[in-house]
Amino acid sequence: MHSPANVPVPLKVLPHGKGLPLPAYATAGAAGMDVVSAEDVTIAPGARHAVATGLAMAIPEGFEIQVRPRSGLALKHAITVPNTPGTIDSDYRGELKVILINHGTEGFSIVRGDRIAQLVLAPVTQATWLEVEELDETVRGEGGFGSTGGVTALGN
Ligand SMILES: O=c1ccn([C@H]2C[C@H](O)[C@@H](COP(=O)(O)OP(=O)(O)OP(=O)(O)O)O2)c(=O)[nH]1
Ligand SMILES: [Mg+2]
Repeated sequence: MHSPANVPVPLKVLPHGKGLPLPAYATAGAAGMDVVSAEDVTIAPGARHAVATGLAMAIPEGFEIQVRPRSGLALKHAITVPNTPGTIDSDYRGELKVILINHGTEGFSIVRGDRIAQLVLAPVTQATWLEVEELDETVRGEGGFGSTGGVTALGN
């Protein structure tokens, strides 16, 4: 069941690599679509690589796609997305690439068709700037960067 705010949004995509599946939700409630590699590549320890996906798309205006790591790859192989969440703009028509970095101590081999990351479609609201003479007062004020205390629960 989809709530009115959760109607699937169609994404236009060019035909891509033969035999490669489109990014897909692994389960009914998945937030991200698993995206597969279009290439065979080994990422050396400490190295990073922009992995080809073969995907070129047109995201509707008012949305973006976020490229996020898969937690299993992060936990088991120390493979993550250094620019997470990667931003795919609605006006981008090039090939979506997944930047991966290997924080592990062994080379990590990817085979064409392996699920390397996940794509989350998200709404985007653009901002405009309004210059003012002063800002409204708040309890926080200019406090930040730990100003509310350390790791102990509030009220302790
Ligand atoms: O993980 C990513 C991140 C970006 N892109 C593509 C789509 C995105 O629309 C474009 C630009 O991304 P971004 O704005 O993050 O990169 P930039 O370094 O600011 O480049 P640009 O000057 O092209 O905006 O690159 C990817 O394919 N994968
Ligand atoms: Mg940019």
